[in-house]
Formats: sequence, C-alpha cells, structure tokens
Amino acid sequence: MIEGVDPQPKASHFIAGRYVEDTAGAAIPVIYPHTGATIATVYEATPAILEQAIASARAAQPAWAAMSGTERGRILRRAADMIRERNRELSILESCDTGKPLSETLYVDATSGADALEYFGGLAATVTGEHIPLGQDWVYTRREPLGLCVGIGAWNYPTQIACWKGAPALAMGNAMVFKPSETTPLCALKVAEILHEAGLPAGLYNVIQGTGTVGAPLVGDRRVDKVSLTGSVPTGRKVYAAAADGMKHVTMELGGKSPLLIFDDADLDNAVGGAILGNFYSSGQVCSNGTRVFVQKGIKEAFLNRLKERLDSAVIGDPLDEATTFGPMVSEAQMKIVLGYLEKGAAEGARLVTGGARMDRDGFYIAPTVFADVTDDMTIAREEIFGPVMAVLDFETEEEAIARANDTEFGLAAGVFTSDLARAHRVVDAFEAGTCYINTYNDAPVEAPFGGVKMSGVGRENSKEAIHHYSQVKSVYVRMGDVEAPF
Ligand SMILES: NC(=O)c1ccc[n+]([C@@H]2O[C@H](COP(=O)([O-])OP(=O)(O)OC[C@H]3O[C@@H](n4cnc5c(N)ncnc54)[C@H](O)[C@@H]3O)[C@@H](O)[C@H]2O)c1
Repeated sequence: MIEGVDPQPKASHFIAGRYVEDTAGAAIPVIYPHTGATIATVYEATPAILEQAIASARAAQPAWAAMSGTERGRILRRAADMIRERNRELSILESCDTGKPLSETLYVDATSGADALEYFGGLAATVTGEHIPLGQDWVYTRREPLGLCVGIGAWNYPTQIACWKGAPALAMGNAMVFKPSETTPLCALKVAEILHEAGLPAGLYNVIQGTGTVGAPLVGDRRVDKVSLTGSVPTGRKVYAAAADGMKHVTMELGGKSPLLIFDDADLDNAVGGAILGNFYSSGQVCSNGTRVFVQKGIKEAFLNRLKERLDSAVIGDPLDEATTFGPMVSEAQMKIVLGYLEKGAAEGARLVTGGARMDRDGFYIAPTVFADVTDDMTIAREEIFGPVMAVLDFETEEEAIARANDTEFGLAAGVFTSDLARAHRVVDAFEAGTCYINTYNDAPVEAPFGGVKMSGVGRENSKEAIHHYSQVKSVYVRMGDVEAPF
C-alpha cells in the first residue's frame, strides 16, 4: 500500500471477461522501485490457468471475427475514451508498477494506449481486399484475422505495450492472450478490465501472469497463430525460434544501441534536448534510446557543458510527486546491471562528466550519467545498458559518423541533428535503422510505424503497417467460363 493508493489487483489473471485467481502458482511480488517495498502480490499462471486463457480466447474468436469492422472498432474506441477518462488512476498505477514519474505517465502511457485503441478502432472498418481483373475471370482478396495472438510484454511501458499489441489484434478480429512482464504485472489487468467494460465480448483479451516459464508454453501451444514479443534480443531469439517451429507469425520488438548524430551546425539546445529525451526519459529504460551520441568535434565541449547544466536541473525523487522529472530504475536487478556498466565505463577509460553511481537514498536510483571520450570498442558503446547512461563519442566527417553509427548488430532507431536539411536526409537514407528522427528524438505517435531492423526485430507496431502483421491475405480465383483440363 502506498499512501492513498492500493495497487493490489482483485486477482492475478483476467480470463473470459473476469478476474481469476489461482494461488497454486509461484508468488510474484510487485516491488515499488521508489522504496523497495512490496506493494502487491500476484501468482504465476498454472497450467490450468494457461489452458483456460487459451481455450476461452479460441472459443470467443470466431464470433468476433464475424462482426463487421465498424462494430469491433466501436468497442475499441469506447475503451479508448474510458482510458482517457481514467487517465490519472491508470497513470498512478503505471508509476507504481514501473517507478516512472507521474510527470511522464500522465502524458505517454495510458494516453498512448488510448491512441492505439482509437486509431485501430477507426481503421478496423477500412481494411478491405482487392479486385484483380483477369480478362473474363477475376481474383478477389480478403484480409482475414490470424486467430489467436499471444502478446508478451517488457516492463518499461506495461500499459502501452498491452494496448499496442491488443488494439491491432482485436481490430482485425483476432483474440489475444497477453502475458505482461513479471516485473510489472499490474497495468495490463486494467487494460483487460476496461476493454470488457467497453463491451468486448468475454474471452477476447485475456491476461495471465508469469515469467518465461509461462511465456514459453504459450508460444509453443499449437492453438496459437501469432506471437508478438517486446523484450530483449536473447529472449527474442528464443521466442522467434519456438514460433518458427510451429510456423507462427511473429512481431519482434527487441533491444537497441541506437546512434544520435549531432553536427556542429545543429541548434545546440535542441540537440541537447533530443539527447536528454533519448537517454534519460523513463530513467533511460527505453528501447529506442539514442545512447551512442556522436558529437562533431567543434561543438563537443559546448554540448557537454550545456548538457551538464540541464541535467543538474532534473528533479529526482518520488514518482507520485508531479514535480519529479526523473525516477528510479524499475528493479534492483536492473539497477545492478546498470551499475555494472558504470564500472566498465570507468575501467575502460571513458571520462565521467556527471553521475556515475547509485544515489544515496531508498529505492533503485542511479544518477543521470554521461561518459565522454567514449570509443567505439568500449563495452558501454556496444551493449544495450537500458539505464540512464549516455555515451558521448566524437567525430569529424559525415561519412565517418555514418559508418560508425551503423557498425552495430542493432538497428532499432537513429537520429540526426543538423540545420542542413539535405544532409539530414542523406544521413537518414544511410542509417541502418527502422525508426529514424530528424531534429528530434523518440517521438512515437500511433500513426507512425515503429520497429527495428537487424537484431532489433521483425515487423512493425502502430500505423497501417501493423494491420499486415495481425492479418493474412486469402486470394480467391473466380472462373467465369468452363474449366479446360488436359484429360
Ligand atoms: N523494440 C521495442 O519496442 C522495445 C520496447 C521496450 C523494451 N524493449 C526491450 O526489452 C528489453 C527489456 O525488457 P525485459 O527485461 O522485460 O526483456 P526480457 O527479454 O527479459 O523479457 C521480455 C518478456 O519475455 C518474457 N520471456 C522471457 N523468456 C521467455 C521465453 N523463453 N518465452 C516466452 N517469453 C519469455 C518475459 O517474462 C517478459 O515478459 C530491452 O532489451 C529493451 O530494449 C524493446
């Protein structure tokens, strides 16, 4: 219990339109990152719970698919309105689950989820097939749902991820079983509750709790047609391989080590602002973060000085105080991973500009950290840290910066700050990344495709692109004359 808020859900799972409990599964404590205290407990799904979720989704899906897109969309749009009406309550829950400050969650979590439900609800009725004339004959195509989609979430945006996967799946007539991260199990339950209050028929959006030991049998179940994972590359490899075994569709939203190039003709304050958004928002726990900040040599010291000044004005502390702008790491485990990278950065010779340590307070706080004079081969420039750690690297020429930016196994995002627009487009053209930014960083509107290339993933979330990842095409040849057979 946090003062004035009780995040304990009615039960651990949401199946067939209602909360369901089964305490036979392992207990999963929900730890508030601001204090380290346990604020709720849920129980890992047992095989019986998993079976209930899959069976109820399977049973509900055909009738849902038979409804018109307009009817389905109306329910999703109603859910979007309800989420907006309950934004404060949902934002507080998101802050309890993740430790992210209310100054963020009030604006980008439930609201982004509502955007997805509204957008895909609106799109549902517009998805049509093609008519392909072939002389007298013709082919028509239908875009059909896949059936049962499994969503598996990471812990950094639990409400948003539950909606970004659920909205296009449901809009296209699929059912979903969603497994949130075991670190942040609370928010997806609320999404399920609201969807059903908005009129979603029972069984179409089920939430079950657990670690990878629940995720793996979900992915492997032969009744599942698609798996959409948001998580790390190592998990993505395992889940993609398991899905391939059953020839299932996949969307893989995985990790990154994205480059942000700042040329010396850039507006300095905008570039510093972009670098802050791309490294310290959500305490750096954002997959698309531009954590390799390449700064052209001429403005390096000016950039670092301005960055340090602005970081000094971060308000660090209680996530539920709206004045707070920077919160804790999501968990003790994640904090320890990040502290390990801070040690490596120092040991491998990077220059610490600010931060660099755990903060002397309760909870899992790490000071916003900037390393300068980072070189391409340092561990902090190669591996995803997923914490508030910016690596600043210097460069001289555009060609050199592009080559070094692309020299990574990841390809989620990339950004460029420059006042030369011809250069901006040239650089973006050369980036090996799925989601690019010019003179901004980390905007993710529902209208824009989001996702990565290389090891950062497969498929796209949001935008009309996502429709293709939650449906398949049936083509129908219609012969108008006689059939000519050889014998
Ligand atoms: N590209 C994106 O859109 C995006 C967004 C947010 C986070 N991420 C990435 O997520 C990572 C951080 O999240 P995390 O630590 O929760 O990731 P993770 O890979 O540890 O876990 C992700 C989810 O997969 C589940 N899981 C683990 N093993 C599984 C298995 N064998 N089968 C099925 N499910 C399994 C976990 O329980 C969890 O729900 C980072 O790498 C980050 O970059 C990517």
